[in-house]
Amino acid sequence: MSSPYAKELEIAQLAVQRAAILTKRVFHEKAKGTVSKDDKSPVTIGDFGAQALIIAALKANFPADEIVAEEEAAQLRDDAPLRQTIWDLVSTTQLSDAAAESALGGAIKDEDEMLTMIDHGASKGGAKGRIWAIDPIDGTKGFLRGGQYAVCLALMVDGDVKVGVLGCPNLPVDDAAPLTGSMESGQTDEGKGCLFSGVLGQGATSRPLTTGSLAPEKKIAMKAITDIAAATFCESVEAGHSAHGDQAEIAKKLGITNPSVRMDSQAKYASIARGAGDIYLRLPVSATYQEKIWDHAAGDLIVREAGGAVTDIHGKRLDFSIGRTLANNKGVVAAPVGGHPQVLAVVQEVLSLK
Ligand SMILES: Nc1ncnc2c1ncn2[C@@H]1O[C@H](COP(=O)(O)O)[C@@H](OP(=O)(O)O)[C@H]1O
Ligand SMILES: [Mg+2]
Ligand SMILES: [Mg+2]
Ligand SMILES: [Mg+2]
Repeated sequence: MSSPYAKELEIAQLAVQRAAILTKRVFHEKAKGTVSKDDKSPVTIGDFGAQALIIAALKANFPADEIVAEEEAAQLRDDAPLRQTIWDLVSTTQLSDAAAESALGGAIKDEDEMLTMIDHGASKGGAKGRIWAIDPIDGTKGFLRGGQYAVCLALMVDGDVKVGVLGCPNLPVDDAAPLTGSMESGQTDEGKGCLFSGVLGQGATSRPLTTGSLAPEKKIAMKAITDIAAATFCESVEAGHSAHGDQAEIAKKLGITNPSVRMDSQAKYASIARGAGDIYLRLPVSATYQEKIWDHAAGDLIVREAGGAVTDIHGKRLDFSIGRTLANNKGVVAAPVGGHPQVLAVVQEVLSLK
């Protein structure tokens, strides 16, 4: 008998791998087609195209499942040139392996169907049933500057994350490679591109990202912390996404002297899960911002399955069961299980929560 969620894992990995072909094409071949969303954050033709391809694969394989995805098609409905550019990409992006491509259920028919697919991601989320969370490009700002970004997909069942997949085209294949925040644009893709997965109770893995069938996988595990002062911690590049000042103070109180590694996207979760870094801190900058479930679902599971603990600043597990946002949580503190209590204590001391 196959393990629980074997099919979901297989389809999710292939869908992320196919979407990453599209995002890499956008990066290398095209003007990125950046447009501004209502909240002034950037979105590119890559975000829309990747979301359409992932949702098409999910709809073909799991038609009854709900989907929470970051982007919506409204802007494309009244912008024919933008829509056409995305369609050109979506209609010509395939896995190079015919069996893998056919497992994803075949091509999207036309532009209209592409818009419909994108809008299938409008579920409100919640605590009941099977719901996928998609971030087609997480770290859009990193993507645009040639830094880290991630194609993110997770399956929640009754509010609990069961399967998580992160495609990180710009992370080194080598799990042991030293952690650096940015990859200069213009560098080659050689040695880069990693697909991370986790299934609840089954551990976490990494494998090279390919353009066809899945490459062989390796188990990954966080580094056990023996001396927290020797830890490496990761944080967002964007100062508007987490509180760099508080994070620096926490690191200092923990005796950490290594400079923080700043990288965009859930590549931070993947990097600590594979033991390339140790701690990920995302302390709130604003009292009102609610973290989005698609920015955390896959990374949360992969880190926990690799031997980590992930909580908010109050020490609560991230709660994916209340809708499209983590409305019951504030910030993120991720560290190896053994070191997490010590890190959390200092987080709370610095934020005056105790
Ligand atoms: N004020 C804020 N606080 C925290 N996260 C924010 C934020 N504004 C936007 N974000 C989220 O930060 C994500 C990127 O995280 P990071 O800084 O770790 O790369 C963005 O994802 P997208 O790039 O998918 O839009 C966006 O959802
Ligand atoms: Mg965005
Ligand atoms: Mg995101
Ligand atoms: Mg995004």
